[in-house]
Amino acid sequence: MHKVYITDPLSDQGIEKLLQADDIEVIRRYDLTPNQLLEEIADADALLVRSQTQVTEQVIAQAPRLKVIARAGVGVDNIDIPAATQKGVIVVNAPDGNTISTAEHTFAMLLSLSRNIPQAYHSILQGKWNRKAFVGIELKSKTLSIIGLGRIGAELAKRAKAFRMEVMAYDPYLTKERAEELGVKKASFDEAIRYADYITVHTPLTKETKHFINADTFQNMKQNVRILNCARGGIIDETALYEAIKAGKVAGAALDVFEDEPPIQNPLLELPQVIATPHLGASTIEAQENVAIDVSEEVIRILRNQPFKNAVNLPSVPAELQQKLQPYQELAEKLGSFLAQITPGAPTKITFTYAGEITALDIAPLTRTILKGLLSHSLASVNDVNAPHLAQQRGIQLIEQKTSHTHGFTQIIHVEMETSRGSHRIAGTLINGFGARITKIDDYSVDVTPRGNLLYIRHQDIPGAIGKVGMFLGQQGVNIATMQVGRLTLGGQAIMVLRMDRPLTAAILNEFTQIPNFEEVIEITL
Ligand SMILES: NC(=O)C1=CN([C@@H]2O[C@H](COP(=O)(O)OP(=O)(O)OC[C@H]3O[C@@H](n4cnc5c(N)ncnc54)[C@H](O)[C@@H]3O)[C@@H](O)[C@H]2O)C=CC1
Ligand SMILES: O=C(O)C(=O)COP(=O)(O)O
Repeated sequence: MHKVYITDPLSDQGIEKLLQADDIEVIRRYDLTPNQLLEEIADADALLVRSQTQVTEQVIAQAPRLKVIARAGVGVDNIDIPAATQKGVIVVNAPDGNTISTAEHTFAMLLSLSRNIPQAYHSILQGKWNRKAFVGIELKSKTLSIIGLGRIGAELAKRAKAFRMEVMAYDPYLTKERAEELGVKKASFDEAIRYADYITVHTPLTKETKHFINADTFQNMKQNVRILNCARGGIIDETALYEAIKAGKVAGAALDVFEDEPPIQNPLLELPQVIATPHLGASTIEAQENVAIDVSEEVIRILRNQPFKNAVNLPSVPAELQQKLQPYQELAEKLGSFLAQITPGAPTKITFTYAGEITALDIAPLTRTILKGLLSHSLASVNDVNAPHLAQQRGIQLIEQKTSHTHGFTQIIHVEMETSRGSHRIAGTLINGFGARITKIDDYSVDVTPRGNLLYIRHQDIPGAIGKVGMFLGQQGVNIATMQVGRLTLGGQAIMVLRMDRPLTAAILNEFTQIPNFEEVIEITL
């Protein structure tokens, strides 16, 4: 039974599939203190959160079974992604479900800010009828600068265009074609800041975007500019915003998000020019249902080892590619595993070479799988998520290449590993109707099914070597299922790869290595 913890409120309709799954137990715990969170989730296989739960390195370390952290929303800045990656925990989000909701909320804030609606409402509740104090401005013909023209930014642009605003956008990834399609002017950061009547930010909060809008930026803005932040607290420097409003440079600000949430004694909230909502961008019935459905489905797929889509710490692999690569996955992992078991020492360089039909595909996911197979023998808890990261941390050079030399096969995957103590190579293929095969070990041609208990023997090619192996294992009561012999020159070095019906004990293995002419005897488990 998989234990799925939900620690921020999610839509009941949205998590129906999770609740109905026979193999999943859903545990809901809200408003936990950091310490309670640590205690509660120790046996979690999956953790589902929104923006409130802080998924720190400590939280991740505390849940050794954790396989997936799912964010029912877009921003993942409350999750320690490097720590998750290091531990091989998949982080997924729901990038599409709350786009419209957040764009509409931003637009509501834009109108409210322009017409002083929250302030006027407050005033009328106090029994006043003050029409003069709340004279607003029109949106028509004003320039709106959107910093970050992604999903939400683009939807906002469409709405602003419908209100006949001039829209400018700064986004380093914005193409000319996309800007034209949306009818927005592609601007530099400086232009977007300098010419705007309204500036709204829609980037993620990253090291780069932290305090993107700061005291210097405010200096360059138009007098009476209006500022919106419905993305993340911290993209705008709150102290600088406060000063700019006080100085009369900024006429008003609309904030849905804060550097510290909830904002306690935040001086911005004391200014009449500031309107605010408590992080409500994604809070619509529709968006909450969408994101909860999306993450529930992802979590179910991940816990059942099925393909999934929206991993934040794993390059996304389109379903069609996943399907095409599927038959190669086992071969890839087994090649890595075999090679690691015959190559002693710490890896320094690994070269992955692909030949034949397979080169038409994006083979990066296979490289990750081979690497997982390789590293699993020296490191604990390696998976596709953390394998490249662990290799990089250990300074292992990774080279991925494609070639046309298939050596007569339809396709070949070839891996070479160099370590502090030498190097070995292995190659394998898929044979129609027969599945995975190891075709080469170093320069020796073989035909080995990479499965079960194997014995790899390096020996001198002398008469009687095969007989000795058969005799020895027979005396120990070990049955040989298959046997492959490979040699390069008569009387030179040779190898044998045997498949046995059961594993050897340490004592038998030790005795085996004492037999003269058997230079290396390694038991391989695949
Ligand atoms: N207030 C709320 O409740 C919600 C807030 N959000 C926030 O809104 C942000 C944006 O969401 P989406 O539009 O769905 O994400 P998105 O990923 O579709 O768009 C982000 C855009 O920012 C751009 N960007 C990244 N770095 C940039 C930089 N240094 N300068 C300029 N542009 C940059 C990217 O190129 C991308 O186009 C999220 O990261 C999240 O923090 C999202 C949903 C709800
Ligand atoms: O999706 C996002 O990035 C949001 O900020 C929404 O946050 P929430 O799920 O409403 O806590």
